[in-house]
Amino acid sequence: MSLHVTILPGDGIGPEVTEAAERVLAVACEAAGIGLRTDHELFGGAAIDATGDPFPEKTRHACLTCDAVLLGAVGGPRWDEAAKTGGPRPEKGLLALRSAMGLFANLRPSRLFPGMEDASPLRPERVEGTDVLIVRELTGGVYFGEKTEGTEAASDLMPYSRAEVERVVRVAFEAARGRKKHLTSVDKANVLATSRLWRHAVEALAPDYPDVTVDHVLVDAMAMHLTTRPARFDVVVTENLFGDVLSDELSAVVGSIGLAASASLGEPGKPGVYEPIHGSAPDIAGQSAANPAGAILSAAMLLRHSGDAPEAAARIEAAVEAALGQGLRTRDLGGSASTEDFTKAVLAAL
Ligand SMILES: NC(=O)C1=CN([C@@H]2O[C@H](COP(=O)(O)OP(=O)(O)OC[C@H]3O[C@@H](n4cnc5c(N)ncnc54)[C@H](O)[C@@H]3O)[C@@H](O)[C@H]2O)C=CC1
Ligand SMILES: CC(C)CC(=O)C(=O)O
Ligand SMILES: [Mg+2]
Repeated sequence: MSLHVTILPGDGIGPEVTEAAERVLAVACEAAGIGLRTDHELFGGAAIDATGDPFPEKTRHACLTCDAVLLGAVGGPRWDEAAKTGGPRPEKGLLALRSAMGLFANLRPSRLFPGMEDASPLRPERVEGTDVLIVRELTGGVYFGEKTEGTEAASDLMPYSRAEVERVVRVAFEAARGRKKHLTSVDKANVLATSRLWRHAVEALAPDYPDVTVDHVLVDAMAMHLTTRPARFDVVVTENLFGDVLSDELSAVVGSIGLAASASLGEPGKPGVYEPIHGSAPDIAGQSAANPAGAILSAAMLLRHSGDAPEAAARIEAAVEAALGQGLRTRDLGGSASTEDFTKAVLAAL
């Protein structure tokens, strides 16, 4: 068995955390007898600097022809500033990548790792037992709808088709089947037409999954529930923008955004993209202060979903747990361990 992985380090802490994840992935693959080939491609702000385009053709080709993509993060103040006078945005490259690869389902798991209660802003009894998978729709909604730009008026349309909703909701129902068999669909159906379509589609699919219980929660209340009783949820399915926001919130509830991994998946058999959920963190870039756990755990998700190697994935996850269990904490978790300290501890545990 062999894996060809395209690595897109991107900007800010992106290269720091993908370097850590690549080292861990290499050791895990070697131990599992999986041949690993990696190629690095330009993406985001780094690609704008080199080519003028955040998602150059060479990168697109590499992503579409490999087995899986491991991505860091894109963006930063320098390109935000240039965008004010018409420069390209790194984030546009990310949306183009997701669209080109058909990555409609973004899996964002968040669980409380053993011994991490102290890193949560919640009291231990409130956060205990939290293990939630957010399934975020990733190629539709307001991030992709028609826009009008302006300094006096602007608009972002939020279109969804029934088919777009159904395909991601099915992914969520299937995921729930393999977990605690409960699905929470999050929307704003008291206000938004797209949310009423969403709720209708979920209700119409529910009879196909009689073993899964379903409830519907409005997104504003959901933001509150995640900070008061997160452990009551199992799988949560929601549209693109709501999923983006709620997953950052939940990551902090169980410790830190630096721990949160993701898998972005399309049709079965097609390459997925694996990336931590955080951004390029310009405030800590270049200081070896980034927590690489989210990127390392994304490499584990890569092995599980694109590498068909669940045991190798579980070994990486156990190694991250072991490093955290030794009390090793990067700055986001209140400690002083460097990116390298944490990576070495994971490699040692592997
Ligand atoms: N997938 C991607 O490439 C994403 C890119 N972005 C971009 O990233 C840039 C920065 O955005 P922000 O809003 O600051 O979000 P961010 O996620 O980069 O950072 C938010 C806060 O969390 C901290 N943080 C994030 N990841 C961390 C890690 N691994 N270890 C320790 N601390 C960590 C940062 O230091 C910062 O204080 C922007 O240009 C934004 O557009 C934002 C989100 C996702
Ligand atoms: C940078 C955005 C395009 C998306 C985002 O924040 C995310 O996917 O987490
Ligand atoms: Mg985000």
